[in-house]
Amino acid sequence: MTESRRPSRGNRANPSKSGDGGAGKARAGKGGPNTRPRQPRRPDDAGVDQPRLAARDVLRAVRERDAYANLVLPGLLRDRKMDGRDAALATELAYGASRARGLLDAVIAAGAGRSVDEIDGPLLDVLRLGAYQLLRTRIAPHAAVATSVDLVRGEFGGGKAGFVNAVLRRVAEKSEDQWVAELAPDAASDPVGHLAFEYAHPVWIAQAFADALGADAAELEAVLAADDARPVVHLVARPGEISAEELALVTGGEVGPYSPYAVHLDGGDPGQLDAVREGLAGVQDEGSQLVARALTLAPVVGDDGGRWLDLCAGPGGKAALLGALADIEGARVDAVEPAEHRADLVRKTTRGLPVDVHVADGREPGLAPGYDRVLVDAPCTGLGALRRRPEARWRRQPSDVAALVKLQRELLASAISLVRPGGVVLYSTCSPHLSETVAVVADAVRRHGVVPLDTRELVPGVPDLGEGPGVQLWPHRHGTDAMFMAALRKPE
Ligand SMILES: C[S@@+](CC[C@H](N)C(=O)[O-])C[C@H]1O[C@@H](n2cnc3c(N)ncnc32)[C@H](O)[C@@H]1O
Repeated sequence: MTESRRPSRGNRANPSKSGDGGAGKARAGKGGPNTRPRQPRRPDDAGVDQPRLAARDVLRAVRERDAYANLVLPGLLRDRKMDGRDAALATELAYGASRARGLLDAVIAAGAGRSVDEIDGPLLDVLRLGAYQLLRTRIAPHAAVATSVDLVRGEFGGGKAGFVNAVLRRVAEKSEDQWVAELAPDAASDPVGHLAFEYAHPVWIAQAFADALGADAAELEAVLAADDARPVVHLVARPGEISAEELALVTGGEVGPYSPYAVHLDGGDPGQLDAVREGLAGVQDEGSQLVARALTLAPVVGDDGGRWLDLCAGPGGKAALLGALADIEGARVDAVEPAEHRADLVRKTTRGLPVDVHVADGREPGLAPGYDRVLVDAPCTGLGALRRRPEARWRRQPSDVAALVKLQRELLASAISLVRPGGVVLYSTCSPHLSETVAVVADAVRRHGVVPLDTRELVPGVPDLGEGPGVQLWPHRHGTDAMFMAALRKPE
């Protein structure tokens, strides 16, 4: 792979086009919105580097139609019959440039002498792609610039290509470290702002991580770096179908350290694996596996009557694991999901398991109370899974938090009303934001009199869990998404 956080750009790690493609004739200052509008030409893709074209198309889809990079790219690679090195390069460039957008935009603005808001969107996509190659890969600078210029010339002509060429040449004058030193907030007076810039995170998200780390805020750099690293694929071996050891053997992966069902894969498209296609295994972060398992391990008062509820079930990852465990335990799971298309996904992942899917709002699902175990895997900002959703950090806004917190509190209140006395509710989020985690739990304890259990005991063998009673997993400590979970018992 070509990716490197601290690139040595003289090292040509990738077969790329050589020559400047006429770039040397270009002048700065063209191609911005102030230039005379030019009729876009039909894209002439024939001579354009295919991995970069694919990456450019992903960035464009994200910008123009709010698409998700990790949903667009696989289909695009399939349609264009790209695999092997080309697919790997397209993936790295599309995801890397999406993740690093804030940093790239600051550098592009410095190179262009204008805000990125004043640069045409299609040119900005190519500039981001080019700047990413220059700053964060070992791709030779002339290849990064020339292929970017080609992408623009084919579609928009020489003037705009010249603008892209000029900006990227300025970007290439300094390394990433030098740009950070020049453009980032001062590390001494604004350490969070500095790290947020350096690791390409919005400041409010870096601050949320620092707040959640609390006394361990010195680890902030490690969390941000982990968020930027290419995530390992985690598979779940479906209990009763295949063991993690067998799955590791047939996939060439490694058994995960904490979940008894986890297998880690270094790369590749897990959707192509026979074990996944045949339903013996699924794709699921090891942290999510631990959440589902924790619900089943939580001590309830008296006998477990086998009535389990998954109140926010779509798309069904945890419901499938809960269903498989329920099958073994002789229990049955009600799975609630208000979005019809997501409920359909739950039906697919739980086919053949003792799971009943209900299309309903978890705040009023119309189900009879008396559950022994209830999972509230609440809708959240997803700040704990940014490494798996390349552009998400730039899409989320601090103003999203309040509405989600309201919904989280209402869903948790509903779960508490549905669980039987002595039963357990497990509240979880794939976000470490304190407003979505400990604050929601503290509110429920205060309002509804539920009793926090030591949730650390429900994830046996997992180290570095702090003082409890809730559990916060972290990518840099545990190799999982930053999942939060808190087990609460309803008093008898
Ligand atoms: C974090 S996801 C759950 C992930 C799921 N447990 C899994 O492991 O695949 C949150 C889910 O809650 C659903 N949701 C949103 N509003 C809801 C509501 N009012 N009641 C129940 N579920 C809701 C969303 O549609 C989304 O599917």
